[in-house]
Amino acid sequence: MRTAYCVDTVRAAERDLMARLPEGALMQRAAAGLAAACADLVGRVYGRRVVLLVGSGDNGGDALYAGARLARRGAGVTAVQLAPGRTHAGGLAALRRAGGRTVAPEDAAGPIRRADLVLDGIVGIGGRGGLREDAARLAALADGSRAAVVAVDLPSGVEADTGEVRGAAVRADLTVTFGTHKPGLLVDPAREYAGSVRLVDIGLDLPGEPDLEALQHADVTRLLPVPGAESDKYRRGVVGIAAGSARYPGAAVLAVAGALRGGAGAVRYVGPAGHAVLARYPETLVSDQGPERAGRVQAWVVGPGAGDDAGTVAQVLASDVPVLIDADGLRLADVGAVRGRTAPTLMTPHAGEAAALLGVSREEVEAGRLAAVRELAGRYGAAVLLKGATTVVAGAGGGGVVRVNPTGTAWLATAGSGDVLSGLSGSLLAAGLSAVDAGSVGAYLHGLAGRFAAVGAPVGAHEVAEAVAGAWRDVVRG
Ligand SMILES: NC(=O)C1=CN([C@@H]2O[C@H](COP(=O)(O)OP(=O)(O)OC[C@H]3O[C@@H](n4cnc5c(N)ncnc54)[C@H](O)[C@@H]3O)[C@@H](O)[C@H]2O)[C@@H](O)CC1
Ligand SMILES: Nc1ncnc2c1ncn2[C@@H]1O[C@H](COP(=O)(O)OP(=O)(O)O)[C@@H](O)[C@H]1O
Ligand SMILES: [K+]
Repeated sequence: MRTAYCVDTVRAAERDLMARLPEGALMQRAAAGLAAACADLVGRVYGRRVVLLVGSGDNGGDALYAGARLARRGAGVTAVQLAPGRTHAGGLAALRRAGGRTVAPEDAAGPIRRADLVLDGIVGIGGRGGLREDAARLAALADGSRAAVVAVDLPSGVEADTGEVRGAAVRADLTVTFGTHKPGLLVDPAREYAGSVRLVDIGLDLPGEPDLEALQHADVTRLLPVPGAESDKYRRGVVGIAAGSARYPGAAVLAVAGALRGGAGAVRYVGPAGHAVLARYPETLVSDQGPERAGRVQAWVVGPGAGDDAGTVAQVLASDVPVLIDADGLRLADVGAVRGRTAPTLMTPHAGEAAALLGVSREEVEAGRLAAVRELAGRYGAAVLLKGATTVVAGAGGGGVVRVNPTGTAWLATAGSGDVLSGLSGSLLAAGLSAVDAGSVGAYLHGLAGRFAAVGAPVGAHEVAEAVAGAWRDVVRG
C-alpha cells in the first residue's frame, strides 16, 4: 500500500525525530536524497548547469544543500534568492563554500534559459495558496526553459493536503518528496504538476492510519476473489444488474460485460434490454420481472442507462444486500432510503453527478475531489467512489482514510466505460468484498484494463471490459 499523510502529521513526526537527532541531520538526509535523485535524472553531474529557486523557508534550505552537493560533483550551480534577507543561512553558506553563486530574481531569466536542471525550492509543506507574483514569474521561466524541473518535496503552489491548485504553481518533471507522500502528490489537479514522484526515506515514524492510501498489485491480489475447490456459481456470488432502458440498451450490455469479469459466479440481468444483453452474453440470466421478483442475488448494481425508472431504484434500495448505485440511479435514489439501508451501499458518481447531488459546480468538485467525496459519503451515509482524472473512494460517512486509484488513464474517458466499472465493482461486491474494497479494486482493474486496451490509442468501452481478464492476470502475477 502506498500511503500519504497530511502536513500536520508530517510536522509532528518531524518534530519527534528532530528531538532525537543532531541539529540539521534531517535536512541533510533530505538533501542527500534530493541530490542523488537529481544525479540519476541528469545522468552525469559534472559540467551540468543547475539553477536553484530558493524561497524563504526550509524547502529552500533543502535545495541549497542539494545544490552544494551537486556543485561539489562539478555542476555549475546558481541560486535565485526570492527573499535574500531570509534565505536559509546554513544552506546558503554550504552552497557558497562549494563554489555556487547567487543571483537576484530579476537576473534569473538567462541562467534559467541556459539551465539543464532547475530545482524548485520555493515552498514545500509551508506553502499557502498559489504562488506569489515574483515566485510565479520564476515558475513560468522554468516551464518555458528546456531544463528538467525537479520539485523539492512538492511542486510549489499546490496544496499539500487536498491536491487543490488555487493559482500559479510549478510544473515539475520529477518531485522528490521526503518522509512520506503528501495527499496532493496523489490527487489531481496537483498530481499532474508533480510529474513522477520519488520518495526519500528520512526515518519518520508515522501513525498507523494514513490520510490517503493507494492500492498496489500485492494489495489487490490479496483482495481478489478466487474460487476454491468447493465453490459453485452461487457460492461465488450472483450479481444483479438493473440497468439499461429502451433508449440506452448499451449501458446494460456494458454493465453486464464488466460484471462477467468481476469474480461473481453468475450475472442476473433485470430490465428492458434483455435481448441486447443475451445477444452479446448468452451466459446472462435474464429476467423482466423487476428486482424484487428476479431471484436471489448477493449484490445489485442499479442505474446505468436507467432513464427515469425510479421504481426499480427504490426496489433495489429496499433489498438487504449490498447495492452499487451509478449514473441515473444516483439522481433517482432517495437520500433517506440510502441512509436507512442496513447492507452496504456504494455510489459511483463522476464529477458532474457528484456536483448535482452536492448542489455545487462540476469545477468545484474537480478542484477539490477529496472534500467532495468525503462530503457526499457523509450526506448519504454510504461509501462513495468519485470517478475522474483521479478516482477516489471514501468509506460510509466520509471519515477515515480515502483510497486513491493509481492505475487510471485518460483513455478511459470514453462513453460507457463507467458502465463497465459499475458492473465490475458490483460483481466484486457480490463476491463478498466490502464497498470500499469493491470500488477501489474495481477501479484498479478498470484503470489497468484501460491502459492495456488503449496502449496509446483510443478504445471503446467494450474493449476495456475485454481487457479486464488481462489486468487481473497481471495483478496476480505481481
Ligand atoms: N521540518 C523538517 O524537519 C524538515 C523539513 N524539510 C523541508 O522543509 C519544508 C518545510 O519548510 P518550512 O516550514 O520552512 O516551509 P516552506 O519552506 O515550505 O515555506 C515557508 C515559506 O514560504 C513562504 N510562502 C508560503 N506560501 C507561499 C506562496 N504561496 N508563494 C510564495 N511564498 C510562500 C512563506 O512566507 C515562508 O517563508 C518541507 O517542505 C521540506 O522541504 C526537509 O528538510 C526535511 C526535514
Ligand atoms: N481524465 C481522466 N483520466 C482517467 N480516467 C478518467 C478520466 N476521465 C474519465 N475517466 C474514467 O473513465 C470512466 C468514465 O466513467 P463515466 O464518466 O461514468 O462515463 P460513462 O457514463 O460514459 O460510462 C471512469 O472510470 C472515470 O474514472
Ligand atoms: K517545492
